[in-house]
Amino acid sequence: MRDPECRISEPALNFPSRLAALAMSSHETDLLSTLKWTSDGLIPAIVQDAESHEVLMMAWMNVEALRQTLATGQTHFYSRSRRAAWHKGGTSGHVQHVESVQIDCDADVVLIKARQVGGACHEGYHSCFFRRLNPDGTLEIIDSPVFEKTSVYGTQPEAHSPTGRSE
Ligand SMILES: N=c1c2ncn([C@@H]3O[C@H](COP(=O)(O)OP(=O)(O)OP(=O)(O)O)[C@@H](O)[C@H]3O)c2ncn1[C@@H]1O[C@H](COP(=O)(O)O)[C@@H](O)[C@H]1O
Ligand SMILES: [Mg+2]
Ligand SMILES: [Zn+2]
Repeated sequence: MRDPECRISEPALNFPSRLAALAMSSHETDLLSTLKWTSDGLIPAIVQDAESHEVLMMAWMNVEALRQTLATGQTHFYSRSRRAAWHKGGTSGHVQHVESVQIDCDADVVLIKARQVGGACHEGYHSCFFRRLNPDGTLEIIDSPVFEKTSVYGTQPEAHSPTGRSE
């Protein structure tokens, strides 16, 4: 039977605080050398909603981004297109509070479970995966926006249309 005293005596630190303790330690050095980085020094990071388990987005991290993620408890990435470090939510306020970090079997993918503020996707959706492929090859929008993208990000040049068709 569980002794309630044991739970009371558990450290009061929550997980993100314990992650911060990992930052700059030898354990962090071990982690960074265990991970298999691409030749460009990147690793793919999948972000999953800690409560609903919905996959929110995928982006790339370099060593500095992973360090910043561990140190601050909020996700940081490296944007290949912008060639710059990227604190998710730095512009929009739609930050991701890290609950846990997992590594896959061969240490070449990072899985982050996080609590999302606002929406993860700069297109205005909770998840970047708001389109489903239908058997006829069309892409169907299967979710509703959770924020109005132009009021959050302004008018940005579009790399693609959310329907997947050039318009
Ligand atoms: N906010 C986002 C954003 N949120 C989620 N994502 C997803 O993250 C993925 C990777 O982002 P990037 O395109 O920057 O990464 P990349 O390294 O160029 O990767 P590729 O697209 O080349 O595969 C995108 O494909 C999106 O699916 C975003 N991609 C870009 N942004 C931009 O980031 C800027 C800052 O936004 P906030 O961080 O929300 O403040 C704004 O200019 C946004 O338009
Ligand atoms: Mg891109
Ligand atoms: Zn997106």
